[in-house]
Amino acid sequence: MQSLIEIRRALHQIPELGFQEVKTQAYILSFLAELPQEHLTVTTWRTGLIVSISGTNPSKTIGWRTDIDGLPVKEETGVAYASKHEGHMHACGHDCHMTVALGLVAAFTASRPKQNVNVYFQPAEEGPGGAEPMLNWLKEERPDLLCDEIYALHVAPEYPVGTVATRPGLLFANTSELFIDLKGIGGHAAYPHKTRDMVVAAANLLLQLQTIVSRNVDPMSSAVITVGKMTAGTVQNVIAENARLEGTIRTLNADSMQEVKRRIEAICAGIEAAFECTVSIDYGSMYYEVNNDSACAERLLSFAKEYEGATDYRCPAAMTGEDFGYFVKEIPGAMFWSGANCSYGLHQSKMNPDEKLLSFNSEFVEAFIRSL
Ligand SMILES: CC(=O)N[C@@H](CCC[C@H](N)C(=O)O)C(=O)O
Repeated sequence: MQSLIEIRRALHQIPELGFQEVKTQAYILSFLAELPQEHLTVTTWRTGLIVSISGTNPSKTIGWRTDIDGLPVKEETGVAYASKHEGHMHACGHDCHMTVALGLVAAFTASRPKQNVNVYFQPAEEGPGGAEPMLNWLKEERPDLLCDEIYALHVAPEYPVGTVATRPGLLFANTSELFIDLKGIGGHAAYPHKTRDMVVAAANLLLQLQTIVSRNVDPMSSAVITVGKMTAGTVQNVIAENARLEGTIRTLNADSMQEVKRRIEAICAGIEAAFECTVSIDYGSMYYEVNNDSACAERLLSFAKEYEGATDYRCPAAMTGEDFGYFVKEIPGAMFWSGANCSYGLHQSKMNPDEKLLSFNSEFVEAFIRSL
């Protein structure tokens, strides 16, 4: 069998965007084919899969979830095993998450757990969201593949390897993508009065959007509006007819999400009037917040407290989004941040987690699931 580091490096080289994880799925299937098959069942769903291991004396089914997609980020780590998919990278650590999950499956096929275990390899966490449709399919078509309790981890570059950081209740924000298209009148750079310039309109819109958090959201509450991509125009001496802003909204509850969206719509209406253009808004996909089940989060924290090499940390909530929120909305469970000891953060082109996290987490999660 390949080592965990070899698995991670192989997966690291083939990052694929949401619902395009074809090579990733094939790699996982070929890895699973090498394992003892007697107590293993593999079910594919779109580009994801569900791996079931039957327990020796089960009273319940424990779920473990990993995400499998990469990001449209150009890798700059300089490592020999860098992404072979130009412009795409596992910049959110999903290569590590998958490796931990595969290590877990290998351990459980070598020595079966007491409980049944389902490992969910879920596509499209970065977008457009795979958890909700996967769960809907499970509920409608394969309720036998659901579980009674579910857990997951996410690498955290800022913590040392061995850190298990989580909290009961809200861990991650609810999110909504944000796509705004502006359409005006293009024309010659020398005749601005005959056009409706969408570079200028988009620049104004961008700045006004940033007033929502500072001027509309209660300072005792929290929200984020990030525009990560802005495009407009075609060439330096043609006034732009079109512009597009792509971003994301984060809040800690559904009501403040509604309020932020109400303000975005009002500001867009103002831009239409001020710049005599049309502005259309598309909220893309939305993720339910990650609300850890209190008992499950406490179970993880107290297990980590006793586990050699682990440091339990009751961390604050974060504005990251995670469609694992849909799993814990329906099934009691918890997610934790797992230390990855790296000076570059998530979604950065130089993010390169410390590979010691692979064996630590495979063993930690295996022992935790065996304890349930
Ligand atoms: C853990 C993490 O980084 N998750 C992503 C989820 C993105 C959801 C969606 N595409 C959005 O941008 O709203 C994150 O950016 O937090």
